[in-house]
Amino acid sequence: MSTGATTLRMLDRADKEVMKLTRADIGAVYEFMHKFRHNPENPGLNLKALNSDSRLMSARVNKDYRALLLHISERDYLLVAVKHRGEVYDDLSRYAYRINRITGGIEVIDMAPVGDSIIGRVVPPDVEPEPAQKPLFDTYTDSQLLDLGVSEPLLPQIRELTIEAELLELLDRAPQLTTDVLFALFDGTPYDDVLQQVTDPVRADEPVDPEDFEAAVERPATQVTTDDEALQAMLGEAFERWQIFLHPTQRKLVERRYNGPARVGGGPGTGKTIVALHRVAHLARQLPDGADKPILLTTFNRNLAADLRTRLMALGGQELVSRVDIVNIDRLASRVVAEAKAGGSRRVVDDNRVLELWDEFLIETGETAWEAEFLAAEWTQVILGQVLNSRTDYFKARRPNRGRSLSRIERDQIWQLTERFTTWLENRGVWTWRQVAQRAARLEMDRTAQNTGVAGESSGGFYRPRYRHVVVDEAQDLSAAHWKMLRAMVAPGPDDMFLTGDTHQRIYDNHVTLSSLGVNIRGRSSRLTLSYRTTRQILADALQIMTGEVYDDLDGGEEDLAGYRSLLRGGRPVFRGAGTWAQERDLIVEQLRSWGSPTDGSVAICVPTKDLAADVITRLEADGLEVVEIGPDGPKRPDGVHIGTMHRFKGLEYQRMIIAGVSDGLVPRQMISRYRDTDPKRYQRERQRDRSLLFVAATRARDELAVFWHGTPSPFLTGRLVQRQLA
Ligand SMILES: Nc1ncnc2c1ncn2[C@@H]1O[C@H](COP(=O)(O)OP(=O)(O)OP(=O)(O)O)[C@@H](O)[C@H]1O
Repeated sequence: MSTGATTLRMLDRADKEVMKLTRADIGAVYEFMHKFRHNPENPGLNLKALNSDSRLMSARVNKDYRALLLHISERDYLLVAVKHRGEVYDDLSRYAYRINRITGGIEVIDMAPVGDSIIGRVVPPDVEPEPAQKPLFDTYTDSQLLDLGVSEPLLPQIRELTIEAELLELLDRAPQLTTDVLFALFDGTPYDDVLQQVTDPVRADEPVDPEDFEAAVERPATQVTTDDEALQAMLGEAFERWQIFLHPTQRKLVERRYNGPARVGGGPGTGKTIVALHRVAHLARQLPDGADKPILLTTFNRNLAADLRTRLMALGGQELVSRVDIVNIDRLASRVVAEAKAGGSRRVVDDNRVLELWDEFLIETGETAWEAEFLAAEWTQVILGQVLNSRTDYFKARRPNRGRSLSRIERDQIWQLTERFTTWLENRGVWTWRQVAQRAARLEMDRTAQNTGVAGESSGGFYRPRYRHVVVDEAQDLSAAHWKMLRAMVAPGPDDMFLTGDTHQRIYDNHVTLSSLGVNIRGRSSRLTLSYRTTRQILADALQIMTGEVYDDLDGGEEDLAGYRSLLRGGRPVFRGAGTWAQERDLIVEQLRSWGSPTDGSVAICVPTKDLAADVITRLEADGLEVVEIGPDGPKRPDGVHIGTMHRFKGLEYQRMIIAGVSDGLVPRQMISRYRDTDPKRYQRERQRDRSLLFVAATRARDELAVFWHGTPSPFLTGRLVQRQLA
């Protein structure tokens, strides 16, 4: 009997095969892993080398299946595949394993099926050969492909590929980086861009020794699970791949030690939220034992926070969730204010009522020197937006994007008016979310200022920042006040703040420059580019919607979606226009019917306004369909056909989506045209926001997307998309 622990990890590709087995066989794999760890020399396991000079070994799982194992070091093994016993011994040369020279990760390649299914089938012997086609990758040399990280043993097969179908078959079995690289090249991405966007993010941090398997198994590029979690979850059928296997690019970002705030960007569905969740789990693993919650996980709205909680629970169970404070940003701010008893009994009103309130205030007080619209924007964006605390601060404030400049006398007038306005609001027992955020930021900043600089004891007792780590999802939607509050809640230092978000999906009017708010992400900003959600077809059309717009990187620079791609395939999205809104509703019904009118919650309809939603609900209910509205906390029920306005779709995913009412005057909203001449910068911002809303909606669809309009199509639909209906 052996002594000491044996390590048996499972490679991510092995789980794919295991998942295909029957429940009983999965159970046998589970048993096998247990027994093996206990004693690999157990005679029942029949562990033996497949080849005398190879690290590859086989062991018995049950009467039908054999485990293929890579012997890493004396007591360290890697389960790389579970195969039917016939397959394992018939042709030993079919399995190749290598350390990838770029990523440093272990790659195991099952060569034979690649040859069988592609090369063998492409030209069946009794069929006249097709005229020779040009190989897909003949413009690249072997060394160019290897420099991109393509797996060496696959090069001969890659050279034979001439059509997409063959490529797809090959890539189904190929290691991750080979798949990513070849798809990107196949899509026409220039060589240098592939190198930069696909290869560089997964490159090993240190030189790779192609013989050092002990080092290789530890690298993020070797996707493994170290315990029985995966199998246990599979047996319980509660398994989702993201809980266990991250893309090497994702894993690197999760596990890295950052010297200060770090930011992960990337297009929709690239796994930013998944990365944020794993980051929380990674940070939690390093915490000393305790019953407190030293990690804050926050996001913009309530339903997103609820979703984070559910997913974090799935990832690490109660043990993990109990160390994390999961709360949406406005609720966090109101908690701070309530704790300091700084809000009195004021009721919070929605920020979109600000203009209305200014209007009322000006009428009541008879003030006519300034327009309500101008004051509302100045108060929201400059005074609250920059957390200005005094008139002197306001005199000095920069007012980017505000159109006209203001003299000192004018600033003085406006400051006085806003002071009167806030008192007026207070007398009515209300304040806005932005005011709450500003108050909370101020309280937290004061609290920190009072306490820092005093080593150990301070007047209020031993000072500790509220959190040790802050993780923010949907970072693009937070305001300056939110950032100031968060900055004050965690001491500056390694791994203090981790932000994920995509400015292309900014749907609340918050534009910030993080460095000016004390959140310095320079040199610690990365981007994910591979979508796990949407098909290539949907993604290409969604990108058309973004044509011509320029987006920021949260820090004064620009950001684009270069390299954003998907490995998933599906049908082309449908684009159709109707003469009238009534006819467009017929199109919706027709489309639902063509999908078999599923009411299992897999289909959703997205419209620009509440009125349009109400019309569609009436129409569908008249047809006997079960319709479920998406409220501020998400869909009210899981089943039915879901329907909601565009804002409600952030964070959701559907197999099939209809976006209706994408007409001129609705998308973007007609009302913003009044800013076109009076406030062109605001016009630009509002238009960008409406474009982002459409982009967010389009990228919620996993497999199929239909976009409808009546009358003139939205200007965001390019000529190419509108023409599609005629095709
Ligand atoms: N490593 C992974 N393995 C499997 N599935 C993944 C992985 N990463 C992400 N996904 C899946 O991709 C989808 C999108 O992930 P996620 O919500 O994290 O993306 P996101 O970048 O935050 O998207 P958005 O910007 O649209 O909110 C989810 O269904 C998620 O489970």
